[in-house]
Amino acid sequence: MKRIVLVTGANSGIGLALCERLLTTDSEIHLCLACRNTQRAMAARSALLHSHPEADISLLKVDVGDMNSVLEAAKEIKKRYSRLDYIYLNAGIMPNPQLNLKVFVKGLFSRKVVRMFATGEGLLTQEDHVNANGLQKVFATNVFGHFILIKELEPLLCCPSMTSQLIWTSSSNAHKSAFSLDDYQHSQGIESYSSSKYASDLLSLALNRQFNRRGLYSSVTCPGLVMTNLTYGILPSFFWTLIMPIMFLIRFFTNSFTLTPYNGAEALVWLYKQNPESLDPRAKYHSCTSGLGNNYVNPKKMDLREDTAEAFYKQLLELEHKLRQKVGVAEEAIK
Ligand SMILES: NC(=O)C1=CN([C@@H]2O[C@H](COP(=O)(O)OP(=O)(O)OC[C@H]3O[C@@H](n4cnc5c(N)ncnc54)[C@H](OP(=O)(O)O)[C@@H]3O)[C@@H](O)[C@H]2O)C=CC1
Ligand SMILES: CC(C)=CCC[C@@H](C)[C@H]1CC[C@H]2C3=C(CC[C@]12C)[C@@]1(C)CCC(=O)C[C@@H]1CC3
Repeated sequence: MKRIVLVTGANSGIGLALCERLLTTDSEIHLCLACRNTQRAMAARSALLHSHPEADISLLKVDVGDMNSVLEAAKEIKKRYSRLDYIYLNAGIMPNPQLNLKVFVKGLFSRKVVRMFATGEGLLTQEDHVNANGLQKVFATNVFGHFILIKELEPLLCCPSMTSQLIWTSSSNAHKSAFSLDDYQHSQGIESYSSSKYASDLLSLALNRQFNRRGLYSSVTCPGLVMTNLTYGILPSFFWTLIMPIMFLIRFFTNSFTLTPYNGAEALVWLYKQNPESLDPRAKYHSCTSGLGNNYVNPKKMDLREDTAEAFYKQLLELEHKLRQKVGVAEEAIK
């Protein structure tokens, strides 16, 4: 039986490289590219078919930052499939990133220099906004839209006598210090990206507690530092090209400079091949590249508390309930 794999944010960067690698790993899959922009999704499909002419690839339009779009997309998925084997929750944004040069220069001369390069801790701030649903955009895209998608697709993910996997593209930039249960959307702070990634780690832990007994498993990955549209938003591509020799040098000190989307997808592909029951729900699976360019996966324990994960999950359920009522009222008004 063909495995059905849905990837959000599949049209570029790590998502696209993941699709390419999954098709090479397993020719017997149906790949569904879940993207917000149809033209970019069609271009990605063409590129994938160019290297894998026999591949079975479909497109699904979804803006994970927009609750109505997620609900519509989930309806469409339920029409198309009776089960889902994998969902890669990969789409993500880091809007208006600013690099704090002062912290960077100070970090260069501190004992924490390797950690700074590996996690970007304290180096980046973002400017977030409120979206049409009244949610913080980064939270809505990186966390909540995916949460709603999972909730909507529960019947396809929790099927008797089979297991399904949720695989999140989290980050080494997920810091506990950026997240607060009192402001889980991070409307007050300037590290919305870091907060959202920590939130996805918490959510994954809570999902395992909720759904493992029904055959649904969730894991988080970190792709390392990868050159994609997201990083080209931090510094322009010509600058990254200019400092590439330095980055290859840094690779000898930290294995997190994976640099290419192919390398960054290592942990995501590795998880595809694992028995989900053997995975550690508290581990983050890091894609790593050694100084000599060899790829491998390194699981690291996450700094998460079970009670925080449960409290956050409860808050998400409450927010879901509130928004569903709003959407319902709006639909009634249109009728
Ligand atoms: N690059 C890096 O160093 C790291 C990246 N990550 C994470 O990896 C993931 C992939 O990012 P990356 O490949 O780097 O960057 P890209 O910008 O190349 O990819 C992001 C993908 O997400 C899609 N996307 C963004 N917003 C939405 C939305 N509202 N609805 C649907 N799709 C959306 C983008 O679509 P579109 O083309 O239409 O914008 C794009 O396909 C992200 O979650 C990111 O946080 C984690 C650690 C490091
Ligand atoms: C010499 C050199 C490599 C300079 C670049 C300095 C910074 C721009 C980077 C150092 C560590 C990087 C990093 C990220 C972005 C760019 C840096 C801050 C991420 C935050 C990008 C998105 C992620 O999810 C994690 C990355 C961690 C490391």
